[in-house]
Amino acid sequence: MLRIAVPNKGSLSGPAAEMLHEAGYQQRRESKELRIVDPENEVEFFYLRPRDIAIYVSSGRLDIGITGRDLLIDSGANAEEILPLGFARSTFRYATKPGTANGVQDLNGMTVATSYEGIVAKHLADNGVDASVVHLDGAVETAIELGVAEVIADVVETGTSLRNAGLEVIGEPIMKSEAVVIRRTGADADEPKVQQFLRRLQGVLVARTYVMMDYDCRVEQLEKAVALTPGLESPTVSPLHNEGWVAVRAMVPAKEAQRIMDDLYDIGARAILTTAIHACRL
Ligand SMILES: Nc1ncnc2c1ncn2[C@@H]1O[C@H](COP(=O)(O)OP(=O)(O)OP(=O)(O)O)[C@@H](O)[C@H]1O
Ligand SMILES: O=P(O)(O)OC[C@H]1O[C@H](OP(=O)(O)OP(=O)(O)O)[C@H](O)[C@@H]1O
Ligand SMILES: [Mg+2]
Repeated sequence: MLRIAVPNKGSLSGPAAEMLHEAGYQQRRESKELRIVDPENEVEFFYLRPRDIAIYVSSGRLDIGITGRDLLIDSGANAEEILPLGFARSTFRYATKPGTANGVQDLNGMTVATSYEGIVAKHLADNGVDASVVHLDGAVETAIELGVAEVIADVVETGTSLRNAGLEVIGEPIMKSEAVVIRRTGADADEPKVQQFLRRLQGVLVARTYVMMDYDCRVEQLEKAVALTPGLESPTVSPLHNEGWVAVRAMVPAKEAQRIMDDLYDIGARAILTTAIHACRL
């Protein structure tokens, strides 16, 4: 049975459960459940604090985990990212009251408050900056107002939390993060159950980002049309009953579907349809 760690709280937990559900796995019904078995898929899910997941996976007791890239790196655990999942996207940045500093090079002698001590200590050291780091569990934005630190380093998504606290980001982002699937560093990459799990999640990612496009076009326009809809491997082209016409079918990125439909129409394609993809295996 494959043993998988799933975030039990916070920004990662809802979207992770949703993605697993879309991939056909049973998920817990109550937010207090700490583990469930999905016998049909031969998987056991453990609902753990996102921060702890890399540690469990690195111990080898759990095969796979879903966590944030920032949490993985901050933990220093012996685990590696094997599939980015595209949700819980954020940046990790320094912020201060305006006028305090312009970048990491100005932080010598200052105190930085953060929940991500591992990332911050390494970043300061890599930049040759001698600053103190104070660990706080959350709501780090308030630390400056209350005099605990001159600088914070925290997750920034929309920037609303910083603005509300009267802070502004300084310097370049320390890192970019999103939810990722992790496993113990060097674990067997070809394990069939792990591969099947990854294929299912990849199927969800593709179904979320692509649509299927069908249209008819004249044979003379086929090369131009196919250049607009190259598909993932190559589009399917079938003859139509009316001579001189073909039907084309290809996957296209959902975000570009409307523009592609306009371009196809302009070159004479007709009966252009898009349909959602519910699941797929590439
Ligand atoms: N506002 C946000 N937008 C996008 N991702 C976020 C946001 N806040 C946190 N994250 C991401 O979620 C993960 C943090 O997990 P954590 O459980 O601490 O989330 P949280 O939402 O801060 O929960 P908690 O309220 O329990 O602190 C990190 O990978 C982080 O980058
Ligand atoms: O840029 P924004 O869109 O405002 O998002 C970033 C905020 O979201 C998270 O906070 P969370 O609500 O998880 O509280 P926490 O600080 O207690 O973890 C993060 O720690 C930032 O404070
Ligand atoms: Mg948080």
